Amino acid sequence: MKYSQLYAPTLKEAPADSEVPSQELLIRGGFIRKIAAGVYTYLPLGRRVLLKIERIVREEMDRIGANEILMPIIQPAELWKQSGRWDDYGPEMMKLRDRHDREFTLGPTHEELVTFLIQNELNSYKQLPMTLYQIANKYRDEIRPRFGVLRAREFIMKDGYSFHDSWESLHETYKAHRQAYSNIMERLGLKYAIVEASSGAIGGSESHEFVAFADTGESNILYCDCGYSGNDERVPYVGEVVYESEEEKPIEKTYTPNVKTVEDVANFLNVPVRKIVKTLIYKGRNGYFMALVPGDRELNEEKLKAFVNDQSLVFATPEEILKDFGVPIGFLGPVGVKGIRIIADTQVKGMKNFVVGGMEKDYHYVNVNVGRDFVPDEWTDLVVAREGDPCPVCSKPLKMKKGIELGHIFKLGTKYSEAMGSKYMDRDGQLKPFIMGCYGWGISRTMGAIVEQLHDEKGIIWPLSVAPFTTIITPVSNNENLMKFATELYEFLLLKGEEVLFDDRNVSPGVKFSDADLIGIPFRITIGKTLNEGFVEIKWRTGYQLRVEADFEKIYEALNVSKEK
Ligand SMILES: O=C(C[C@@H]1CCCCN1)Cn1cnc2cc(Cl)c(F)cc2c1=O
Ligand SMILES: [Mg+2]
Repeated sequence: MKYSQLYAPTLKEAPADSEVPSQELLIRGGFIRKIAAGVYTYLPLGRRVLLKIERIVREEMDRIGANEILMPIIQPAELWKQSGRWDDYGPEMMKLRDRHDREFTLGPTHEELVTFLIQNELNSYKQLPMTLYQIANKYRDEIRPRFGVLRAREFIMKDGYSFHDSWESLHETYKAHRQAYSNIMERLGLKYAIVEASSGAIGGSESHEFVAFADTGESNILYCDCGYSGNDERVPYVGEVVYESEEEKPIEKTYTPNVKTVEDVANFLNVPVRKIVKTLIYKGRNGYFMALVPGDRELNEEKLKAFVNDQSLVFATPEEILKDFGVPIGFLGPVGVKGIRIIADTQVKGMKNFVVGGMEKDYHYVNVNVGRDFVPDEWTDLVVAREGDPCPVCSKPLKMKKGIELGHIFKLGTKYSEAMGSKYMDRDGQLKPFIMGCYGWGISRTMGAIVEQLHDEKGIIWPLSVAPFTTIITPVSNNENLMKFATELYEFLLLKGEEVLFDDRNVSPGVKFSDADLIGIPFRITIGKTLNEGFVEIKWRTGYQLRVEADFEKIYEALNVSKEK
């Protein structure tokens, strides 16, 4: 490709709203352009990178016998009504109507569609196991799309689904995907971890995430030297309940004018933050309920959703709370409250003489004790595990790293095959629902994650496996014999199958060099004044450079020797 024909509008300045390096560099480098919040166009350089990421994923899927199909992004509402998930995701699911006023969704995922698809095609155990996958756009109406392609509303995902007549068969396919996903991470050149994850809304049991480390990642990975690692959405708190020994003091309703946050209350009452038990009100399909956690801990919504088995849970708004409980947020508490389900984090059980909201504006209760002043309906682990908590496996203190979730694989069980009535005939002639697994990989997110891990102050450092071009030829001027040599070298390398970009623009060498560094081409062959002495210079994007005899074969050889590095 000649640079003069390439559509890659590079920018000197980062766009004002870019928050992370990958967003800034992919926009400045002319890889993507935003058309709306969380909605992007991939320009030629971006498209080339995506196609390379997809090719790696396809090769690893083919290796484990997965069949590529292509399903529609638009899905009939009936499928989601049949599985009962039509309203599970609230506004995150983009719904629309066709000209006949029939309801559809822009597919956020395809469990229902694929399970419906196979119900009359896969009908004998002899045809199992079967894995189908696609690489296509998904739509999830994120409340806060951000970080460019890392959290977009329309994004490209590889989503695969497997169908089995036994759990053993599912375990095998699940294991094969774990290996395939590890291969993908290695081939992408990413540092990553495989972590135990929450199955969240998808139901089913076991699930693992493949997380690329990045300080700007939104996933908090808790890990231990013993080898355990988990997404903090899912890591159980296994610490002992600490039973405080102090005597129970008489409860008091204390005037705390306009003192709302945990910190303010702790300061005002001169007690440690941990002593303030937080009361949070959630709204689910079966109405409101209260969740209680110690003041120094964070409530884990994933654990709460799983405990009450309701993925549509939302935090009650201050207006709803004022309307339905007559109390402003910040003064909520469990004492004297009737008719609402109270779920408390297990650690609260050991606390004595703690503080809760007074269920009245400007009041808090102090010296509250479980049993005497209120009794929760249920106890469970409700906190977000954090650094220093005991490892669930060996109890040593956990460490934390941030990361970007690129892959997520699940053992689903029969949730969808039962819901969609998709069955197969087993060897005894019985009709059985398929046992299923599902396997996702964020293709467009991967492009962002690679840049997060591999960039410097000059721009992107693409690994060879996904670089839009592997080599750029940069004549330092349009001087005739430089251009003659450069053009012939370009033709020679093209014939050799190199993915080479020829910077034939009429711009200064400085612009050529900074653009080559910004868009992150791994090798730059500079054709400069050393040509008169019979040399050209090959420069790695990582900084290493080499003078090579101005001989096409020798240059080609030098390029390929360095690819082994
Ligand atoms: O998608 C999965 C599980 C796996 C991930 C890998 C590929 C197959 N699906 C979980 N999930 C996440 N967000 C969603 C958002 C909406 Cl709006 C929805 F309607 C459904 C889902 C939903 O089901
Ligand atoms: Mg996930």
